[in-house]
Amino acid sequence: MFSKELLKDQTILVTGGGSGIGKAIAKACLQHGAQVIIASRKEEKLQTALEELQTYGQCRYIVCDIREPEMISKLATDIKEQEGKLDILVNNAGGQFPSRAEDISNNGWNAVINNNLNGTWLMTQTLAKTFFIPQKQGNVVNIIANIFRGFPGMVHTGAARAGVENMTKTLAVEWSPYNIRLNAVAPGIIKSTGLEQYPPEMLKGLSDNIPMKRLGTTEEVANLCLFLGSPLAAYITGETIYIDGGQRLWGDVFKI
Ligand SMILES: CCC/C=C/C(=O)SCCNC(=O)CCNC(=O)[C@H](O)C(C)(C)COP(=O)([O-])OP(=O)([O-])OC[C@H]1O[C@@H](n2cnc3c(N)ncnc32)[C@H](O)[C@@H]1OP(=O)([O-])[O-]
Ligand SMILES: NC(=O)C1=CN([C@@H]2O[C@H](COP(=O)(O)OP(=O)(O)OC[C@H]3O[C@@H](n4cnc5c(N)ncnc54)[C@H](OP(=O)(O)O)[C@@H]3O)[C@@H](O)[C@H]2O)C=CC1
Repeated sequence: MFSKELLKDQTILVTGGGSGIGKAIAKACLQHGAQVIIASRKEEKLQTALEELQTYGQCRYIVCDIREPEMISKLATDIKEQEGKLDILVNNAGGQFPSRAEDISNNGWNAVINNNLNGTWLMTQTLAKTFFIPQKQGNVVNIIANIFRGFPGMVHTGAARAGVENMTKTLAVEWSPYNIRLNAVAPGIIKSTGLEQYPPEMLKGLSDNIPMKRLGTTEEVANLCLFLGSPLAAYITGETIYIDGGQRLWGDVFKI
């Protein structure tokens, strides 16, 4: 177990913190002494999550679509006025839809690239310029996906997440003089609200194709983010850590 003070006095923004993996990350950060802001598009989802999260510590939400530069700019101003600083950004918001490559429309491709690559970039650049670079201190954790062998069945998200992984490496070098660390977390298949987006037949028997024979939990992903965000990982930057029960190494991800 980590010390309950691991993230004491840290201000943390978790995008997509109103559900699934993001909510588990927010909860873990609160339980380890941080104050947390969650952000996403749907206020109702954020409000419901907040009611649970604020029982663990100081938490609030901001409605923000990570694809909209003006909303991101307002979010940065809001945090500057309310909290006065930001220590850790967890870029968890994202998602996609399953489709064979030949069936993806131009709009469908752009929607997924916008959400996962452009949105993550816009958030990272704006918050680094507002907080991390002037503070000469910052930490970014990017949630991507299992793209180790490409992403058959979801080429759009595979391309977007590979972009985020490469961006993580580049910025880890460019921004190391500002004492900013950036790392990526690549979950395999995690038992989470996100899986509701997929047809049950697609998910059937998935565990059999994972070396550890089970799906991951949102808490397991949250623990990894906690570690990367904390001083325990002070010499780790530009890295991608897979949390997938060995899935990247063996077996089909899912039937396409
Ligand atoms: C199991 C694997 C492991 C991974 C798990 C996870 O990641 S769990 C996390 C899971 N959580 C999430 O994924 C949550 C977040 N995900 C989302 O919000 C959406 O999936 C989004 C990324 C498409 C953004 O949506 P948006 O509001 O910007 O999109 P929009 O509605 O305006 O449509 C734009 C274009 O996309 C097209 N299109 C959309 N859906 C489908 C479909 N099912 N089928 C086909 N096409 C689809 C749509 O047709 C349109 O093109 P058209 O018809 O004009 O040519
Ligand atoms: N579950 C899994 O097996 C895996 C998940 N992942 C990734 O982990 C992350 C979390 O997934 P999970 O918790 O399972 O799924 P969810 O669908 O529950 O989480 C996605 C979150 O992102 C938010 N979001 C989506 N698009 C935007 C946007 N444009 N702007 C702001 N917020 C947005 C959603 O909130 P709102 O609707 O309010 O905007 C939601 O809270 C996602 O990036 C997902 O792709 C990766 C690999 C596997």
